[in-house]
Amino acid sequence: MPQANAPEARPDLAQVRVQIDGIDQQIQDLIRQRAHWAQQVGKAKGKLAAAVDYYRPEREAQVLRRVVDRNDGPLNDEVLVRLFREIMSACLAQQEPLKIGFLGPEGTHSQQAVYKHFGHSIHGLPLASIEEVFQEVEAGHADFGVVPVENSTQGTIQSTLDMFLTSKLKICGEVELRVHQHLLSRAGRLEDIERVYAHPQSFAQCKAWLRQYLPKAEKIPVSSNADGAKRARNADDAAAIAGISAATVYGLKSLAGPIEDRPDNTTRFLVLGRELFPPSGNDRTSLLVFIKDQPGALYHVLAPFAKHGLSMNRIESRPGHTGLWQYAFFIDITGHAQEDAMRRALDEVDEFAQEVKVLGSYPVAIA
Ligand SMILES: O=C(O)C(=O)C[C@]1(C(=O)O)C=C[C@@H](O)C=C1
Repeated sequence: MPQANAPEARPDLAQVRVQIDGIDQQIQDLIRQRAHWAQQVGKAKGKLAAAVDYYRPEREAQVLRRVVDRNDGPLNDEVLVRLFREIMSACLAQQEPLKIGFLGPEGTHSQQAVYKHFGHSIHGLPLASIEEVFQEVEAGHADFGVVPVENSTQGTIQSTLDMFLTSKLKICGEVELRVHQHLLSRAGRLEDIERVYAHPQSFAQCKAWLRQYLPKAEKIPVSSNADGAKRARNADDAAAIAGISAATVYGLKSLAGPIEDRPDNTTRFLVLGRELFPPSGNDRTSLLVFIKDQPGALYHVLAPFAKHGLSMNRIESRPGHTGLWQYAFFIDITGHAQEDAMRRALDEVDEFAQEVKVLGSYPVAIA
């Protein structure tokens, strides 16, 4: 009988490695077969004009949800999803890599969101502003764009919402990214830091930490954290707040991190495209609703969703740019615009609203 606390027998390292080598060989063979079948899927879709026509976010979401459902450890869902994302990304890139525009420069959290959603087998296009991301996708220079829309600590990124007032682009995905901030500098001592560069959102996310550890340092707002990291390269007494990937890109060291005040600090990004995709089975619909200036207008717009059993995840009002004190409402509802309940609700909303725009129906973010 083994004793309760008997140490586990130590496995023989050489034998364990033989096992791993055998499994690696099987994995490689399976990946080869998968890549072959992904090519057959490409052929089955017929001769399409460009890589963007092969991309199927609803199918990718279904594949990844199955990965999560099957997972019984030891690796967690996020890690497994990342691995399978990369495999699908590589399979798709056999046609041609997708071109993805994002709020640059290199090393931003937006770039991390791009890799989280599309994998690394893509061609990333770092762009100077959120507006430019919209423009490049509209012009067809990028297949998709990725822009931040809200942060769990700081709230909505209003410049992104406002772009939808005039843009024809569709939302075809969402990405949730845990955002960890670091204090980066070229020298290695916290006590030498007299200036800190960061995007205003990042300053707000790290307010308590800065108050405690760098109360006297000058806080200089910049257009992006990566821009701050670039500036911090020039002096020993300067630092920047940015994600750890900016440290590698700009040759800086992390003096402290993570330094965000809330450990669950998360940013949600939207994936912008030019067309709508079919349901994946667990979707969200984003609407832009202009309401009539009459009593109970907002109530009448929201009631049909409740009546048809659809939950509202978010509502946000913005000046509608259609007249003084006229408002547009950004509303997120669980479900897909092609599903019956949502169709019926939207027909009823149409009767009361001045205008309803379906900005997109897309798979709910996975792991
Ligand atoms: O199933 C498809 O439509 C494919 O093109 C294959 C595949 C995959 O590798 O699983 C690749 C790219 C698509 O975005 C979705 C899935």
